[in-house]
Amino acid sequence: MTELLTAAQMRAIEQAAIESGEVTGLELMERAGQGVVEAIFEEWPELEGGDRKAVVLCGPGNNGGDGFVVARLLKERGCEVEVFLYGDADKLPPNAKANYERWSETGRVAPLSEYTRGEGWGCDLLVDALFGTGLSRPSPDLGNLYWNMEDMVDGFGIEFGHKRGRPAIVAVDFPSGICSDSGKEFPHEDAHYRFAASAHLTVSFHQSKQGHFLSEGAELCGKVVVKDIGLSEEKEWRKDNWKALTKLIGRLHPNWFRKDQDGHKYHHGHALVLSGSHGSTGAARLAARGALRIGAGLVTLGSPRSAMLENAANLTAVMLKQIDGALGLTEVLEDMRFNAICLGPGLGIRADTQALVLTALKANRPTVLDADALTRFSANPDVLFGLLHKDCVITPHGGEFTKLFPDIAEKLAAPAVTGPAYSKVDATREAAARAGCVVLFKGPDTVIADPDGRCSINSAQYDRAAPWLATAGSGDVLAGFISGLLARGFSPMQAAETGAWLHVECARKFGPGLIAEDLAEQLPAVFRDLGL
Ligand SMILES: NC(=O)C1=CN([C@@H]2O[C@H](COP(=O)(O)OP(=O)(O)OC[C@H]3O[C@@H](n4cnc5c(N)ncnc54)[C@H](OP(=O)(O)O)[C@@H]3O)[C@@H](O)[C@H]2O)[C@@H](O)CC1
Ligand SMILES: [K+]
Repeated sequence: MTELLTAAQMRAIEQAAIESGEVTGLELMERAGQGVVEAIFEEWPELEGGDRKAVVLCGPGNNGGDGFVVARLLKERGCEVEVFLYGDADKLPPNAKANYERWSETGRVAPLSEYTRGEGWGCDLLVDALFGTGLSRPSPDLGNLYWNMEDMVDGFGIEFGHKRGRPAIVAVDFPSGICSDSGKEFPHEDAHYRFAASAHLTVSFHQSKQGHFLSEGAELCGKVVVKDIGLSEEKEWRKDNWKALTKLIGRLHPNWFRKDQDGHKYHHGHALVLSGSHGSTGAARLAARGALRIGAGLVTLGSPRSAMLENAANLTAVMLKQIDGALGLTEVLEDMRFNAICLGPGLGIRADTQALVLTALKANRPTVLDADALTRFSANPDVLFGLLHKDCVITPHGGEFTKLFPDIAEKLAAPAVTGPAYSKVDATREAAARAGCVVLFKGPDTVIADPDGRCSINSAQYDRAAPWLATAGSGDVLAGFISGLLARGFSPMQAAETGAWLHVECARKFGPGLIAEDLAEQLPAVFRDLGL
């Protein structure tokens, strides 16, 4: 797993390195500029040599400072470079000013308005060094420029060339206009124009930032490349701050997923999934099959009497047990071998759903609550929060989240006015603290948090994009995956992170045309790829 930083964390790491005497701010800026130029030629080798033209747009802070370094280095590599500044050169911070002066020895710096007033793009490469992690408010003056950039990225692809008027666009650290902590744009009144820039390639430094993976961030960055600028690992700083760091969930290590060679089926747990009544049983079966495929030793579907025949006709390896209402569930849970419970998929929002959920929670077993088990508590979420415990995982999508945590959802949906804006990471952490359990807040940027503040993002974006995952029943399979992992003894946070990661891998393995039934069936191939 890698860590995703906030702007304040990045500044703290940078500050610690400068104070320790290991590096100067000017050296970091030089390395940042070098990293951008390296990334440009790695991405587009054809831009080197020949009569290539680059335009570098520099802003009033250190992001602009990186831009002046990029301009100088591009010129050294043979590009014809024009530089435009947004803001007042006299007010640039010291390192940016030093690089402005260095560039000015060889080239001109014109006001940005001169560029935006001109016709066409006039370059093969456009470098956006207007704002990076320091942006903290809307930038309405630039809306028209942003709008044109979006058009360039969306409408024309990267078949660039100044003779055709189509530049490749590279963003330094962030496409300008994005809040680096939340990935949100800062809206302004002129809604006709865009609020943030777009890029084909975004080059960031040291580690990715949260905003590259949240909200509009992932949509606007194009592709993110992270360049090392020689900052050390900062072990001490990390030790003090690990809980506040957000992780990006990465490839699983097969060792902690492997089953014991000599394990009995009960060693791998017994998951109980509750089914809805007749006519709405498919969702629970999807969850149950997911739990079994992911490695629970046994999975039992608990079905009300009315749906026994329907379920029996559709189950083989998953076992079936009649469970009628809360009383029936209490009796079944006397068997302590049921070590994980899954409620919600297709459960219905009838009167007894609430009683079933409360009974399951009182049994104090690892429990996943999804779908109807959550929406049933829309009118009285505090009743649910009162009983959720540390071995629970709740898996709301946006609508379910809003019903359970309306005030948090409102803050998250509010337009960003000042930075750092309230992010999906903030919202999920706050929800987990309130619920007292792990919250998995779904989306292409799924955020998972526990009540202690640990937090991670499972990104189905960039090269892990899996748009086919937005299909009926896919959430039910995820609930099943997590339940199966809980049955196998994974901690709630580990189960949620692992289940979410595998869920996306399964979707990517199958590809377009995916329906929910296909997801769990990809697990064997995904496991093989992992070397299991
Ligand atoms: N940290 C590190 O380790 C390293 C950082 N590096 C680089 O520094 C970047 C961060 O630099 P930064 O902090 O100077 O902020 P930046 O993004 O340039 O913007 C701030 C400026 O914009 C201004 N401003 C803000 N909003 C505005 C608006 N709407 N409209 C107009 N103006 C607005 C704001 O003005 P103020 O709010 O102060 O009035 C201030 O002048 C980072 O992204 C990376 O590229 C690298 O060199 C490597 C090491
Ligand atoms: K930028």
